[in-house]
Amino acid sequence: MNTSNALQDIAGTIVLAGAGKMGGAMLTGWLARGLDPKRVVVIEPHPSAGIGALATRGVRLNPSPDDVGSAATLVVALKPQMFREAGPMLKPFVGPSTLLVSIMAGTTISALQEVCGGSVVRAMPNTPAAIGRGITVAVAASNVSAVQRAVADALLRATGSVEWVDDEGLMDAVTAVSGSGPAYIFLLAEELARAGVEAGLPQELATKLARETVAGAGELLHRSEDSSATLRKNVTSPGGTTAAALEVLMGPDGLWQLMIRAVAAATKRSTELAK
Ligand SMILES: NC(=O)C1=CN([C@@H]2O[C@H](COP(=O)(O)OP(=O)(O)OC[C@H]3O[C@@H](n4cnc5c(N)ncnc54)[C@H](O)[C@@H]3O)[C@@H](O)[C@H]2O)C=CC1
Ligand SMILES: O=C(O)[C@@H]1CCC=N1
Repeated sequence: MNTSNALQDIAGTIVLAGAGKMGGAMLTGWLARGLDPKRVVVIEPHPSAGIGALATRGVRLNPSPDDVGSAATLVVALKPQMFREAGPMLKPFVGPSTLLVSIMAGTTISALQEVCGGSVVRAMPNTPAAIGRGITVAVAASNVSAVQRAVADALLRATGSVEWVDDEGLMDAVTAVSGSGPAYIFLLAEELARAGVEAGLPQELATKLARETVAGAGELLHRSEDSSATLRKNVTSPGGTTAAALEVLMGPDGLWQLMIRAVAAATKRSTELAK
């Protein structure tokens, strides 16, 4: 699918509920890829200066639902906890043929259908969406039409790549791996810097080395056709410094065991958010 054409071809009004970090990143991606701002309605009680400024380009900010009517597409980017209270207020935007795209962690298709109705696509993006390098996993309810699915795909693809799954049961683990995953990598940069300071480096230098190493390794992984295991082996000289470090990281109580526990904890939390 040609994304820029697809976004320009999408018909009807798009209502975005919640223009915080993720909703704002998605809106930026849509407008950058040619979506007509006049077709966008944003419901956001605390708009950032950047979101507020979009009014000059024709985005409608917090209009009365009566003036909007039912949307062709409603994208819900509220916190899951907010949705319980705010969800019913979104009902005026949902008609019989409205596509509802939710990016809320843990909020199930059936909960979305119960509160708002519509044809639901549940999706899980991640924050690299802000630079067009996100990855989103999406699952469609059985009443989502092929056209609606293409609309959802175009909107989600505006911030990076998209994987569709058929099994909603995968979404909690998806959230734990790619939704939350960027935080694990940023923590790695923080802890690598702290370990550098422990090893005697000045704070500023350690921070710069850790940041550039994580960013450079990520970029190499992105551009290379090699697997992450091959790229790791390329760094590791037999009997060298990397092998000594990897013996710790890959040993008992190493990164694998920690990652298993971290991903299990995030997966469990995602299932709890559904309740
Ligand atoms: N931050 C992340 O890394 C990711 C977040 N998500 C999901 O995206 C959703 C939003 O998360 P963030 O953007 O991080 O949160 P955020 O707090 O930055 O954005 C939520 C926005 O909703 C607004 N809001 C509050 N009440 C509202 C109402 N009644 N109507 C309309 N808007 C209202 C808030 O003012 C805020 O700007 C969450 O459900 C989260 O699970 C999904 C993937 C990644
Ligand atoms: O922490 C959270 O609940 C959200 C979902 C994935 C990333 N942030």
